[in-house]
Amino acid sequence: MSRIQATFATLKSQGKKALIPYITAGDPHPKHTVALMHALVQAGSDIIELGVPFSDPMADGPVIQCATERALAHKVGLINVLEMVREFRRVDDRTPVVLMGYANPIEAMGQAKFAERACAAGVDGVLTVDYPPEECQDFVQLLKSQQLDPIFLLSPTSDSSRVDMIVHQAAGFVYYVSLKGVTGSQNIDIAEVGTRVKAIRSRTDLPVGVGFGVRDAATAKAVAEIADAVVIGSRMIQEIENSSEDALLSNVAALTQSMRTAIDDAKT
Ligand SMILES: O=P(O)(O)OC[C@@H](O)[C@@H](O)c1c[nH]c2ccccc12
Repeated sequence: MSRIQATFATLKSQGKKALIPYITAGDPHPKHTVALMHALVQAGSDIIELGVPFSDPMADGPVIQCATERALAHKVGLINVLEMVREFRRVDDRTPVVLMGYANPIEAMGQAKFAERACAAGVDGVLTVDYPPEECQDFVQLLKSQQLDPIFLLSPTSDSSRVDMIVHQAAGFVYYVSLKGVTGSQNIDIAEVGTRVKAIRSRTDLPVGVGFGVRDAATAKAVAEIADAVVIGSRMIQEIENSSEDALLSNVAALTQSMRTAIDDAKT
């Protein structure tokens, strides 16, 4: 059983939903990333989505674009991110880490080499925004051969045949993007998301996570009532951006705890 599967199985047996914070590796400075990951776990996160900085992050809104720029200013690339995961794993052998990123850095390293190195570093899942699921069967096989779960995005525009094609390749969980737009958007329509998540569930047994537009505790709670996992990105990044170095870990922990409490309050 993969770490991601084990995490969802444990949560299910406890009647709980997963909290998945997103942070960009190397933001605000590479020296903070591993400490931030541990702080996120201690404050109640179940899985960490770790962004690989890339110069052209086309699915990201301004908040995460700026985080990417801060990380790139410190020259953080894929190799450094894998090193951070390796360091995190020396202390935490339980919490799954999903790498979120774009195809280009993976292509530069080579898909096979990437899969090997990611597995060796202790990565659990890989979400690549711009590999179309129709065209990445080989990559999916490479990931699976290294016990890495391919995480795919489903969106409001995915029709049922596309959902079927994607869940067939996916492992660990699937990520439903709550709205048409970029990360950090607002105005998530909970009723609409609920309908879509139900439709996805009727086609797969994989857990369904929901992200894009979860910025406050009330929304996190509402999403936890309809999905298996709640992803929180831009709001986390804003907390990082607005914190002094001294308050960084405690502020991020406080935000995480408030989201954890809200998610545990959800009626499921
Ligand atoms: O920032 P938001 O609106 O909370 O959405 C989550 C998101 O940030 C995170 O999962 C993510 C960051 N970059 C992405 C690119 C594509 C899909 C997902 C992501």
